[in-house]
Amino acid sequence: MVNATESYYMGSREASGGNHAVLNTVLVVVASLLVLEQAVYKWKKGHLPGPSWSIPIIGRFADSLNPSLENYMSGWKLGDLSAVSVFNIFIVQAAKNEYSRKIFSSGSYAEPCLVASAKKVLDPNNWVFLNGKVHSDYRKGLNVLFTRKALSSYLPIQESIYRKYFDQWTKESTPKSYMMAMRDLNMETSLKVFCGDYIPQHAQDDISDKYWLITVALELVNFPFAWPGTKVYNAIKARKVAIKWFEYASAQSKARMALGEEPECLIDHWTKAMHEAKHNDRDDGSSKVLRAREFSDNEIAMVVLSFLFASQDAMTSGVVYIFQLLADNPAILAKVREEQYRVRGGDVESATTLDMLDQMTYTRACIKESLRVKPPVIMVPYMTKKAFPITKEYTVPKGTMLIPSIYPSLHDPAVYADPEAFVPERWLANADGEPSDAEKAASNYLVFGHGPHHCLGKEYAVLHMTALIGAASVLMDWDHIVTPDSNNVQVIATIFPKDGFVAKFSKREQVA
Ligand code: HEM
Repeated sequence: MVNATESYYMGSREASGGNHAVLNTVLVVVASLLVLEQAVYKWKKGHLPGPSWSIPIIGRFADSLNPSLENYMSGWKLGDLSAVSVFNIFIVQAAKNEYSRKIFSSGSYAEPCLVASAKKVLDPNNWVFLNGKVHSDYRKGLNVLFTRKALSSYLPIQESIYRKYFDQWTKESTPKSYMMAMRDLNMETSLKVFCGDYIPQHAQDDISDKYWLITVALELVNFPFAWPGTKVYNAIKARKVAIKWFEYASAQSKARMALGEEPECLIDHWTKAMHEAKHNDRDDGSSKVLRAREFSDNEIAMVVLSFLFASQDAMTSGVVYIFQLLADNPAILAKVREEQYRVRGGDVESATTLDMLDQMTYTRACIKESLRVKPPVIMVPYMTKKAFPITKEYTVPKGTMLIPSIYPSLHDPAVYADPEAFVPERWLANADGEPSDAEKAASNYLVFGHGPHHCLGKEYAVLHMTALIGAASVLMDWDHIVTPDSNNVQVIATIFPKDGFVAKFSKREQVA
């Protein structure tokens, strides 16, 4: 007979034996998965340089939490193509110009991949997620936004905002970091150039403040659900407010352009072109697309949102660095000023025109060089949609994050002698008008990407920076307060000086 106490102990012995068996099974399964993870990583990596094993589960997650230029550089130094894994996402980086361009133009194998939260934050129906023919047709409809006529109508808007900010900056009594102030200048310029006066000032201020919620929600890794209180939830709310106002601007613009009025902002140029295409008053590359489809207020609103998203950080990075590089190179700034006084006929109050900007060869060379030395975007993540035979020896597996880099092409000593130096002269034609070697090596200049998704706003971006720095050089003096972090780079999607560019601006004495 087994009494109750013995039965209890025997039962608990059996239960503990059972628990051990479950534990052993779990351990075997986990160990097998970990071995499998390593085997899959090794198989995908093939002969590529990179860590020979992946940190279990998280991979190189710590590096992606605190991205730094130094980390990227050490990756690029590993080889023309190299491999790494983050959270089981297999990543291949291309350092060599030839491979970066191949990825950028490989529409049938790879497409741009934004961070996981982007679809929720920007709206899954946003045109930025299109690819292939439907994407290139959509883009054709947008060409009307950056014609010479359109660009010259944006200039007076831009200039009035520059002067307003210069006034504020020169009134500051002590030096401060100008990164956020320059972001505000860019945001106000973008909103006014894109939407004109359709959106009241209080709403523009609100959008500008709320847009920050969108920026901070586009992190590499985010809480997976858009629950109240999360960054993604706040960003979706911010997007809805902005979209409501952009739709309103589009509806107002359509009504005004139908009355035959002159376009005053980017949305006007779009709705005017649509109106003309519909009534057969227009015959250019975009007319066919614009005749075939009418863009709704919501579509126009989402394009404006995508422009803010694509431009804000990159423009701010570009503007911060050109101010810093010119302050650090007074001889170059003096040459910019000499050109500005000459082109403006000594009249610093004269309105900048597109013809004047065409004559600002040296100032434009400075912008081109600044974007080369400190490219706002150092790489762009793409994702393979099928196996991609990138070289004879290596095929990138489907589902790989494939990253064409931009920075190494722009710092290649074989193309740009002394690549870290800021030398605008390298872009100037020789005495016979022949393009310089740097200009001839156009395939290395990947600042704005390459291929079907290359930057749609690049002409506008360069004009904005040229007009801004041209006006700044004749209206202001500025001192860069150099700190130990001025030449260190922080990567917040785009790149910035670690100290945010500490400076002091003052009004410039005008020579009689
Ligand atoms: C200095 C400023 C800027 C830089 C460095 C920059 C850089 C880039 C880069 C590297 C890409 C990815 C290209 C690719 O994958 O091949 C891109 C795409 C894009 N950019 Fe810019 N950008 C700037 C300003 C702007 C501005 C001002 C706008 C709009 C007004 C704009 C609109 C876009 C759009 C819409 C795309 C996506 C195009 C597509 O997918 O078809 N960007 N930009």
